[in-house]
Amino acid sequence: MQTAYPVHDIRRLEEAAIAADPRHDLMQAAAGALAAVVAGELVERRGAVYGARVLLLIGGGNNGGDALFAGALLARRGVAVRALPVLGTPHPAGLAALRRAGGRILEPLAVDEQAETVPQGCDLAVDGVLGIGGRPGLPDRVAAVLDRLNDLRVPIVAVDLPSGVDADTGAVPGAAVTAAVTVSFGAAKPCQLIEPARSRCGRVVDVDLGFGHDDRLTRISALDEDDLARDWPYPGVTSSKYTRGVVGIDAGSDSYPGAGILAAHGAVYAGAGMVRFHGAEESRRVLTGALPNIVYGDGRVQAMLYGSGWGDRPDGADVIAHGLETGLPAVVDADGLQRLPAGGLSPEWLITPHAGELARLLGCDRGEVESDPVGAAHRGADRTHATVLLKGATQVVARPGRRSVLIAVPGPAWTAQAGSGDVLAGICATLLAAGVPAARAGALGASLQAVTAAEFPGPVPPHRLAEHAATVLGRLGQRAAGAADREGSRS
Ligand SMILES: NC(=O)C1=CN([C@@H]2O[C@H](COP(=O)(O)OP(=O)(O)OC[C@H]3O[C@@H](n4cnc5c(N)ncnc54)[C@H](OP(=O)(O)O)[C@@H]3O)[C@@H](O)[C@H]2O)[C@@H](O)CC1
Ligand SMILES: [K+]
Repeated sequence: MQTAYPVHDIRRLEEAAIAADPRHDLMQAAAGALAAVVAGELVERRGAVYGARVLLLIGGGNNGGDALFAGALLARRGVAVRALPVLGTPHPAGLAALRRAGGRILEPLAVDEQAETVPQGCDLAVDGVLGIGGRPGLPDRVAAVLDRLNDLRVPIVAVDLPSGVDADTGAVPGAAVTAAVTVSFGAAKPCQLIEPARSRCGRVVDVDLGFGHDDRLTRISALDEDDLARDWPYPGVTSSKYTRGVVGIDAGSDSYPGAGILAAHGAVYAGAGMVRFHGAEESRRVLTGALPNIVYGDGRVQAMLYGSGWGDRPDGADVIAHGLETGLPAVVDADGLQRLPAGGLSPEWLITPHAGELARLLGCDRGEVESDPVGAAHRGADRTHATVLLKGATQVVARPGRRSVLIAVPGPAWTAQAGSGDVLAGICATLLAAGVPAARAGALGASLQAVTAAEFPGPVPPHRLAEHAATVLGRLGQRAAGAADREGSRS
């Protein structure tokens, strides 16, 4: 699990670290780590540090200061370092250090000439334009320099974060750096975990600056495959179909029978103890042949799924309202999302909108949701009083009244297809039925789907993906058992 903090919390951590040890010079520590990463890249890419040519892009804040001090260290190792001030007034002490070490400061040129300043034969560029003090987007003259570097195929090492991205939301609304490597100081920023900024970071090197922890911080925690393997509710030797969980599925309609079938596939292959299908007649006919283990009619269930493929079902709102009265946890997906009770749901319920559906719930534009998925998921949770799994390039789980969020393991773009959401809803309902709390169920379900999809080289229909999830779970279960054994033999 990797945890990022919003910029205002990183500033608090920074202040606390300085107060705890005023003699610890954070900028020198950052610059030393940055120089070491750049040196490693130079060795990797051209065999040696000595004799390399490095261009520093310098902004007017401490991000540029980091780059200048790192440049000074590199110059002392025989690197030809040139600094190009592109924004504001460069850090004075950093400039002086670079000059003393033999680096050159290029004249900030006129707007249309700046791109020409990029020297031919440059081995690597360091992006010290903007860090956590930056607003998203870069002026045209900086974008022109980046285009030139791109044309010359010069790799960029970003200082703290790629300049131009929105550090807190992960949005990339204008020109921004695309880094080969990002050297991130003190704590991870949300842009390292949220698309599209995440893809701009390249390889991320986290540099420990001795920041402490604080329970008041907002945490943006991204699951990895180890978390998925460890936290999945595998059955034990004493498990029964009831401890594994009985999932009730009320999904599909005569117009959209496939949604019910796909949701049932998701539930069965994610390991439900039993699946009880309450959906449309049309779905039942196919399901009986495809999954003969499904049962029909009323009876005990431990979690419900409502809404996938309902279309304009007239009694949908009543079905959800009745479900809420039972006190059982549930997933509400797709068409069910337009039929939520005015009084809201419960945090034990998981709603699974994509950006368009959440925008409709919030009465805003889809673009607003996509440009700040974490903020939008929070608003969705507060508005509906339910736990929200916002689907998309970055899948975010938010709980009502809480600022911290979970982010699922990222998956390949191929999962964005009709039917994926139905399968995912079935997987999540299975987790609820097994007793997993709603937030974890959303994050684990979305992660399982992503990890499964990553095992296919190209497009795969959602029902095949659901089937393969069972194989992935088997492998993850063995890995978790192995990790637990190793842990046990150590203690
Ligand atoms: N946190 C830590 O523990 C540590 C932090 N450290 C480092 O400090 C960095 C943060 O430094 P920082 O606060 O000086 O801000 P930074 O991002 O350099 O730039 C702000 C300047 O840019 C300007 N500006 C902003 N947006 C703009 C735009 N779109 N277009 C044009 N201009 C824009 C803005 O000017 P304004 O326009 O607001 O007057 C201001 O002058 C951090 O990322 C890390 O690298 C390490 O040294 C040690 C440990
Ligand atoms: K930067």
